[in-house]
Amino acid sequence: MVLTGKTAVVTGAAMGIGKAITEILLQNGAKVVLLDVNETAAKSLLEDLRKQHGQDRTLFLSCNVESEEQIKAAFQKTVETFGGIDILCNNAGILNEGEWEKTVSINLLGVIRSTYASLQHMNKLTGGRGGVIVNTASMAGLGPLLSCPVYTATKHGVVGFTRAMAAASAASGYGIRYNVICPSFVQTELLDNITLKLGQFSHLEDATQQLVEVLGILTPSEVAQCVFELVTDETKNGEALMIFPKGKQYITFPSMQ
Ligand SMILES: NC(=O)c1ccc[n+]([C@@H]2O[C@H](COP(=O)([O-])OP(=O)(O)OC[C@H]3O[C@@H](n4cnc5c(N)ncnc54)[C@H](O)[C@@H]3O)[C@@H](O)[C@H]2O)c1
Ligand SMILES: CCCCC[C@H](O)CC\C=C/C=C/C=C/[C@@H](O)[C@@H](O)CCCC(=O)O
Repeated sequence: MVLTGKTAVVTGAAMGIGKAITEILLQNGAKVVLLDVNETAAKSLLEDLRKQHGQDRTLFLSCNVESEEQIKAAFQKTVETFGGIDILCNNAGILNEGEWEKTVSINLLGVIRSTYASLQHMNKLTGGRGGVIVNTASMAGLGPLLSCPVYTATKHGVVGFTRAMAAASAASGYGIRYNVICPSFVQTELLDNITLKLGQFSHLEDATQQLVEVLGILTPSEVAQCVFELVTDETKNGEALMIFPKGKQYITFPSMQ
């Protein structure tokens, strides 16, 4: 996929990995709609991006992925402004084992809400142009992270949902590719105040810290480069790409046949 002239929507775009995804898509010619709840960070980023890429290739819309209504409104505004949606990066996510229902609502249900709301605009069977969706899971979506069981569950859910949507799309003729990234630790604010975020499992912070020492820390840009690969390589559908500082690996799952 050539990105020039394409329209992308990125959730959780104001900071961290979402900001890096936004930047690499803009650098490669796409128009990008930034969705986030952090208006201050988003508007500051938007000002910088417009200085670099011009006034007419970006749009920020305040959108909480916990709200189907806000997601649908954001997608409608995107289509009205840029004519359609070609790329969707469902990236918004939190770590909060104390408020675990909120974690589920954002990390898993938010991805489902956004994916389903995008269908009416992207699905070739309903007048869409087709395209690609890349969801942000985690290495914790491939194996259990003992200090955050609910976060782990949400990310396992994102991996499974993405792979099922990829198969459904291929079988139905939607013309949409679905892929998921599974990064290890990335230097963003998600890793701040970890003790508080682990809630009843904060006593296991040291075990997780040992994992950080083993795996190392990625930069958001390294992760965004992998998203770019999944967006542009039109052979990729149903892929789970594990990303860690020493490299990356496309995951092979057990065959059920
Ligand atoms: N940082 C890591 O170690 C790491 C590793 C693997 C995967 N991830 C995943 O990457 C994604 C991005 O996280 P990050 O590390 O960049 O963290 P971050 O906190 O820097 O950025 C998250 C962004 O999402 C936004 N957001 C939060 N809740 C939202 C909501 N309800 N609706 C819309 N936007 C919302 C925040 O405002 C923020 O801009 C998350 O899904 C996270 O689980 C992070
Ligand atoms: C508390 C920080 C949470 C950060 C969550 C981010 O999504 C980053 C997750 C990064 C790495 C996750 C690793 C998961 C590993 C599992 O596969 C587990 O099986 C590894 C077990 C290792 C061990 O037992 O030593």
